[in-house]
Amino acid sequence: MSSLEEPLGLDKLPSMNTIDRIQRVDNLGMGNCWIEGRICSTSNSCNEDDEEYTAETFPWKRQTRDLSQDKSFTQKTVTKGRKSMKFGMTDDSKCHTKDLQGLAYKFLNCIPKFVKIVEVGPRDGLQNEKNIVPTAVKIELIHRLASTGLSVIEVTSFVSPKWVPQLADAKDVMQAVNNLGSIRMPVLTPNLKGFEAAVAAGAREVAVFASASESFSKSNINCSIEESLARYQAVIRAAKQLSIPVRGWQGQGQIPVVGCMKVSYHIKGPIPPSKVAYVAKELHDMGCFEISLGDTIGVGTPGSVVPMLLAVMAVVPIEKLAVHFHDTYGQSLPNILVSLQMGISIVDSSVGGLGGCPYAKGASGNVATEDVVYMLNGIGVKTNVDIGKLLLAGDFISSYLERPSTSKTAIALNRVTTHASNIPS
Ligand SMILES: CC(C)(COP(=O)([O-])OP(=O)([O-])OC[C@H]1O[C@@H](n2cnc3c(N)ncnc32)[C@H](O)[C@@H]1OP(=O)([O-])[O-])[C@@H](O)C(=O)NCCC(=O)NCCSC(=O)C[C@@](C)(O)CC(=O)[O-]
Repeated sequence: MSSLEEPLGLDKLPSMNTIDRIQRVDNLGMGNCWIEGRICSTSNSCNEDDEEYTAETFPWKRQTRDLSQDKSFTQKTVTKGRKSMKFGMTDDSKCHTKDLQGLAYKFLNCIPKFVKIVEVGPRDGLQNEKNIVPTAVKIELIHRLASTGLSVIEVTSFVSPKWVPQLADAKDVMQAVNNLGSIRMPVLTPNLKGFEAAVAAGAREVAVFASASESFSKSNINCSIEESLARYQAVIRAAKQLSIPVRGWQGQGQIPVVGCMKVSYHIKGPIPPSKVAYVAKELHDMGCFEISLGDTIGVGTPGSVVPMLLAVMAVVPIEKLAVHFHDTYGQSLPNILVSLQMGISIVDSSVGGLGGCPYAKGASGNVATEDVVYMLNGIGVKTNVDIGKLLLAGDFISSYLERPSTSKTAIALNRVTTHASNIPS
């Protein structure tokens, strides 16, 4: 990979003793004011005449307080062209190398060394397509995804074809991909009928999906939360008899915390984290080996993810929890990062950012697998996923759908390919 294609990681950061803080004032009327880094001398004091501006940002040090009001703050303004930069430093901030290193590692050290990615594109991604994708294209996509190193791929749903006609070919898809060796391929089964059909088609792992929102449960699976839990008890009992693992889905986990009223009429008011925890615990107690917490319409932010995870982690072991974010407000990556910092090591994502739930108005695509892998590579977390092959799988389905991928990484790297033809194929 060329340097353009590689994520800027921790190892690429300048040494900590070069970090200082600059408060930059944008004179172009944008009203922006933020703290960024620049090179200062290694003697722990900044050379205020040094106008070299590196434009590197250090998010963990970002501040918005008005430093000019701080007595210990000295500042100087430098004018460069049409812009002026105000910069300075506090007496207590003279590049405390150890403190800064400690701070960086405090944020990144708690992140698991390996993250398991659950690819949901062929199921969650394609269930929402307006035009039904041919079975052969789905099968080809699954094969391409399997070649990337992904260890779990959700391949389809055994749901009512009247409800989700896009996945009416579940049996054919399942039968065609049964030979993919050790890759786990869970399929969604909302009831015993779906479970039996999945097993007959060769499924070795199933997933059930409950909601913490009464109204979403009704619109998605036509029953109340309690009725769904009772249904799943039957599915899980049947699965146990056949030694089939069951993954538990919990949709709508964080929706209520922010802005639900404007995005969906069927979600009435906030759902407290305790309700999410209740449903997660029920699924866990029934025997689900993994519980994926889904922000189905993607309105959550780290501010709502943290309390939700804290509530769930109190009742379900953290190693059994996965997170599932949609990117409606561009919050998926920060939500994933904060989840990892809390110890989560399983992340759902969808190639090319495909997806959305047909029964959750306003739900946009999932976080793109390419973007997740790129970020994880950048912070040194292993996934065993080959990003080059992943990009090719994303290109394949985007070309078929005749629309560009929503993955920022795919867009950026495709630009690199177009301009420099240097992505390995
Ligand atoms: C649950 C039901 C079936 C209830 O639907 P219902 O209409 O209440 O059920 P029913 O028992 O009255 O059956 C109605 C008809 O469907 C048939 N049927 C019944 N079950 C099945 C089955 N398993 N497979 C095939 N057919 C089935 C059944 O045989 C009958 O056929 P008919 O007699 O009219 O010809 C329906 O509501 C349904 O299929 N819902 C699926 C909705 C769905 O797939 N939503 C998307 C997945 S959730 C999601 O994407 C969110 C998630 C997980 O990704 C997390 C996140 O994003 O945050």
